[in-house]
Amino acid sequence: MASGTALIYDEAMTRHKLLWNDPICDIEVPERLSASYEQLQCYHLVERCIPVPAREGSEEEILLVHSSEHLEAAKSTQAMNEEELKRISGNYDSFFFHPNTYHCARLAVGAALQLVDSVMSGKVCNGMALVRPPGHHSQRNAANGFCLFNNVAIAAEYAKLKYGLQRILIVDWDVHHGQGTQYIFEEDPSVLYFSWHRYEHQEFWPSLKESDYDAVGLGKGKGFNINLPWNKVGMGNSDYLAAFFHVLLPMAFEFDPELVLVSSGYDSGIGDPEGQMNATPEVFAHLTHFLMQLAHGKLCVILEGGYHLRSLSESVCMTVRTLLRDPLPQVTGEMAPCLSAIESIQNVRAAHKPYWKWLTYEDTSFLHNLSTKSDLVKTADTNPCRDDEAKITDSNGTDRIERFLELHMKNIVFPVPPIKTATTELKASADPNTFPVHLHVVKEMDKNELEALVSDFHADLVEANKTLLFLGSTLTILDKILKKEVCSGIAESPAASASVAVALRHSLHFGFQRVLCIFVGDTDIMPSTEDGKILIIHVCKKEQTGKSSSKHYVVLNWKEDADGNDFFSAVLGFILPVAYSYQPNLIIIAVGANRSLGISGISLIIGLLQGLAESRILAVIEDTDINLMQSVAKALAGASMPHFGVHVPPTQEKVNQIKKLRNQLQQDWKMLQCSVNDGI
Ligand SMILES: CC(O)(O)CCCCCNCCCN
Ligand SMILES: [Zn+2]
Repeated sequence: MASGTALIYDEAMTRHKLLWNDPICDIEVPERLSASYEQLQCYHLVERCIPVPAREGSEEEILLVHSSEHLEAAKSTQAMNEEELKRISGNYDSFFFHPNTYHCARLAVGAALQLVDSVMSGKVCNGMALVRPPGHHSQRNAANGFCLFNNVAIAAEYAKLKYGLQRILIVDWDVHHGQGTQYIFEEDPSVLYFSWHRYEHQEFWPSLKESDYDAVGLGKGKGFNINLPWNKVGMGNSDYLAAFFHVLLPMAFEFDPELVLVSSGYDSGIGDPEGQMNATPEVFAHLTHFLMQLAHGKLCVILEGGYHLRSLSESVCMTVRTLLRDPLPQVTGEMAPCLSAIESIQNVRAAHKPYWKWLTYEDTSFLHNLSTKSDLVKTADTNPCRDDEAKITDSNGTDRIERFLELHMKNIVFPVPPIKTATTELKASADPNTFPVHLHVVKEMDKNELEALVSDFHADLVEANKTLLFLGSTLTILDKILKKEVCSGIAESPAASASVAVALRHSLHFGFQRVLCIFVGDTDIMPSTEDGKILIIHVCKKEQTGKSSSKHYVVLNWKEDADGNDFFSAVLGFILPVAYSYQPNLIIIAVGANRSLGISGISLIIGLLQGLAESRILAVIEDTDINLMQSVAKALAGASMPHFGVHVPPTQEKVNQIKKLRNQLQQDWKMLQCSVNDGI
């Protein structure tokens, strides 16, 4: 399993610059690249990456996407004087040429291809390329929106050709619609393109009808183009996370890509003059983390936009830190998407319903059927999504943004230690090569220390001291996590329920305010959760007699489908949104007897929840299936997810159960909201 993160940066790409006065293009400055790189150095992140040199993309590689006319026109600009450069620039919407532009654009293409080669060859697991000029607006025959060659589109075509890939996901989180990329792949089912973008009912540039949610792709490509328009500014962290939980991730997991490319624009971040959004840098760590659970972690992040230098730089650093598998900082802000975001999410889900199995089973309907979309345009009020925060991003607020970000980044807690997983004597740990990840083996707590710990406030939970012994490994590991000596840990236990009960009480006694416990399998002990300090999600086979779900105790009846993993939609559409709404300080994943989930379902939960609680996860495993232990160890150690095997959609009755729970709990856990029809 490959490891390591590539970083591609070449100072030569700073030599493309605007030579005349143009208020539209003057934000695309060389300092975007140098400031980002300097911030990476400042956080000592450059030295932790594997440096990979840029190279010039060849003409042949550029012709994978662009016409020879476009290539020749671009090439001819190298010898032009300023007046000629200005004239040819006028042929395009929002583009400027400099004598170095052509060379820089070839380096940007080559950097993207170098990144693809580094990942596909296994030299690294993932990486980031800091490039300019950007690419996602450029089209077969035209430069557009600061873009000359479509770096990411060429990278996708290159990967298909050289590595025979058949499923590539492009995630475009830049705040502008990458119409160039859409045009290039709209009939191509081998490339799934997802873009969210400021739209304001077609008011915002490039103001295209085909940027709306109903542009789902053409011909064989239908269903493989996903547009999520933001019809208001001021979108924040919870809106972006909801878009991933309820739109992108279910489709991405069903698509099961072999490689993930990110058109990584940070103008969707707070303070950006173009985006006017409110999402803060740490949200990009979470978005990156989710994408690392796909394609065995093969992820290439390629820079697009981002025009507020400090916001851009901090977001770039958050991305690289996550690629390096550092634990994620807690995401800030109220976990509740705004109404406009939910409307857009609902509409894009409805538009894609005919093309995706997981959606076919979900209950989704258009907010307004297409004929009345014009009403939406009339009713569009231009107020930002959240008035209060939006003030931070008013135009003359640049210095206020600096101050805001200065303070915000100071308050961000970077978890220590970097992901380290502890375990006590696991049967299998004797054989290191069965545990492909480094496990930090800790010695058991000694008996009298244990007795002291247990007797003073767990006595009621522990019968005769026969149960005392197995408590040891759970409490030993938990203590290491609570004391931040390790990030996560695995404890074996012959009675998961009892271990979990003691671990929960111990954590609260230690002072944790919110502990999320996901219990898979049958259990009888369920500690009281009424004070909200514990949230239990109990995944079990059979109906729990007399236990109906409530805000802090959710019962999920799930018997996994025999021939495949149908648990995706429960994790992505339910467990993840509830967990992010709750914002736990500690997560306990317990696997009891007769677990009703496959190993991949359990690994998926761990992999996706690892962004929470600063990656503090305690796994308590009763089922000593060696494959389970191995998968849990890999997931906890941040190794990328195992292959999930065939993806089967859940049965209608399972979906109905999720829908019922979502309706019951979406007022409490607002990240569950994905449609306005349910009378929010
Ligand atoms: C890579 C990127 O998506 O960030 C480029 C954005 C270009 C914005 C052009 N604005 C033109 C406004 C015309 N009234
Ligand atoms: Zn942009």
